[in-house]
Amino acid sequence: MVLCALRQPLLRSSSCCGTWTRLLKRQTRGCVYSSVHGFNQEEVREKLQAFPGGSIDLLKQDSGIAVLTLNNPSRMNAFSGSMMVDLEERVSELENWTDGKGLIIQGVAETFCSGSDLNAVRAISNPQDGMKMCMFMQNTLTRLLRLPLISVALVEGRALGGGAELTTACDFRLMAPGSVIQFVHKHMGLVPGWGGAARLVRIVGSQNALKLLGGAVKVDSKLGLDIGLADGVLQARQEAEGTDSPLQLADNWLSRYTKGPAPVIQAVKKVVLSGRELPLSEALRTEKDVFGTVWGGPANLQALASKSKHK
Ligand SMILES: CCC(=O)SCCNC(=O)CCNC(=O)[C@H](O)C(C)(C)COP(=O)(O)OP(=O)(O)OC[C@H]1O[C@@H](n2cnc3c(N)ncnc32)[C@H](O)[C@@H]1OP(=O)(O)O
Repeated sequence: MVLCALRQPLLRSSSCCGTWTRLLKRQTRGCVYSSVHGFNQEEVREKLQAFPGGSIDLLKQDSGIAVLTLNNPSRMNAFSGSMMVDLEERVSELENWTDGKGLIIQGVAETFCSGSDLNAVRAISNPQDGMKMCMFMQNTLTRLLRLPLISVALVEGRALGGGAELTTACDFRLMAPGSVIQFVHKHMGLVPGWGGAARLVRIVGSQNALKLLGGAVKVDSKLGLDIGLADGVLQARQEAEGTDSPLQLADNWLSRYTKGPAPVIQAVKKVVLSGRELPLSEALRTEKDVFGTVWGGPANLQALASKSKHK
């Protein structure tokens, strides 16, 4: 369990901090909602399965970089209910991937994701079911962001609504030429509910987040880079033979951050994650605990023996 690796040291070291310990104990596997909040994961899964279509496919590569693919091309990769359940299952699988270092999330058919499947949304438009779906997706996307893998959303075509929210559950976003990230929620009479607003504020700041949500602004790659929503832009693909596909380009881009042994790369993600999410004193204690997992470890001893110079 990925978060356990982060959480157990936290629980050990924070016994003096009652509130924080209680908060963490309430979380199950890095989830935001549990039975304490009246959330019954199995019941929601069953409801969501009633809206089938598409799939979420996972390929774990020997390089330690996995590729998660949204596959619902006839609906521009919109999230059906069963795809929401699929995503939760794939995240569980990744939480248990000890050799993992990186993750790329992409959509098929040269587009990322057009948000929730509007057919499912219409069927569950009552407030109770909407809340349940919202809690389910918040839990899943929070666990996705908390994976000890360095993750990147490869945005081709459009990332709309929930699709835009999904991009914020990755550490990085790479945009293909002509791609757009758009929080269209306002046009649907909504605000983000999958945690996308909270994460967006942390990525681009509250001023930019307010503009993007309030104006349902179309963020192209230039604007994305300007405001820090995009971390890179892929080159336009030449139709010539031998040109790398967007996925290959994303893999190359990510591999500069995932080069090295899995325990070290996972430790990198954990210290950044704790710095991102925890109050400073807790983040510092977590950093110490994570440091303890690599200090004197095989990679550390090998580096010391090789007298490496960092020129
Ligand atoms: C969490 C809350 C949210 O996610 S709210 C946001 C929900 N998403 C949306 O409102 C997007 C609605 N769709 C669109 O704006 C357009 O379809 C976009 C994505 C711009 C594509 O336009 P265009 O290239 O002209 O293709 P199109 O409209 O013919 O679509 C192709 C087929 O895909 C379908 N599709 C698309 N998006 C969804 C969706 N979210 N849910 C269900 N179906 C979707 C279209 O209906 C269309 O299907 P069909 O070919 O008419 O059978």
